[in-house]
Amino acid sequence: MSDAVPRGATPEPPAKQPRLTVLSGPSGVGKSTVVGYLRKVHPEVWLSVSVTTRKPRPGERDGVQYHFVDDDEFDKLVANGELLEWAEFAGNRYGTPRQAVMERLEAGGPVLLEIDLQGARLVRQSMPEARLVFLAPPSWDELVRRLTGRGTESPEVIERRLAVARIELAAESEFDVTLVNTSVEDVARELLALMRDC
Ligand SMILES: Nc1ncnc2c1ncn2[C@@H]1O[C@H](COP(=O)(O)OP(=O)(O)OP(=O)(O)O)[C@@H](O)[C@H]1O
Ligand SMILES: Nc1nc2c(ncn2[C@@H]2O[C@H](COP(=O)(O)O)[C@@H](O)[C@H]2O)c(=O)[nH]1
Repeated sequence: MSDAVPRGATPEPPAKQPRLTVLSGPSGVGKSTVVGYLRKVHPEVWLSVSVTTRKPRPGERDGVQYHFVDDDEFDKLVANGELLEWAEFAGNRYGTPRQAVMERLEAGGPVLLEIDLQGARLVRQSMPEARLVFLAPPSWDELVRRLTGRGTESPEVIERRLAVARIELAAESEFDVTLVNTSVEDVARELLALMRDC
């Protein structure tokens, strides 16, 4: 059968590819805050829940912010190829469960990952069609204020995360888009528009 469009008929627009959007940026810039706000306003936004060896912070629940696992469990996930990507970040390991993401993409739904720079680079290699979004702070001082003000990390861990932040900020040009987190509402709106533009 011919695929030609009959004369006079309006051609169908090409089917849009389900898009994988990766949100990265230095620790404390506000990634979780932006994603949390976005999902409150748009509960249909699908976010991958990562696996981590980090201990839960007060208020964090297993299966909600993260799947919290021990080192042995994480080793098994890696060995069994169950992680789409994983990285060590400031002394803990974090990874994206492969199956849930692939099922969602195969079902035609957009996917959002909130992961670090190393993970973003791995996703770029394995899924070059992914859109990489960098969340930047309005200034270095504001980043330090936010990370310190969150009050969830010891001074040593804050120093460690800020050292990584300098490396992450230097990698901004590797990303497709930069959003500056001055206003949570504005950034959430811009991120949603990017996710829908696929
Ligand atoms: N636009 C903003 N203006 C002022 N404060 C903000 C803004 N966005 C986030 N914050 C605050 O900054 C702190 C860090 O935010 P958040 O925990 O979301 O960062 P993160 O990027 O997810 O960090 P991490 O990578 O360490 O998990 C929080 O206390 C949050 O309330
Ligand atoms: N490479 C990955 N990085 C991840 C993943 N999930 C979260 N993260 C990133 O880790 C740091 C620290 O997170 P925190 O919750 O301890 O503050 C931050 O940059 C997250 O985006 C993942 O699955 N893979």
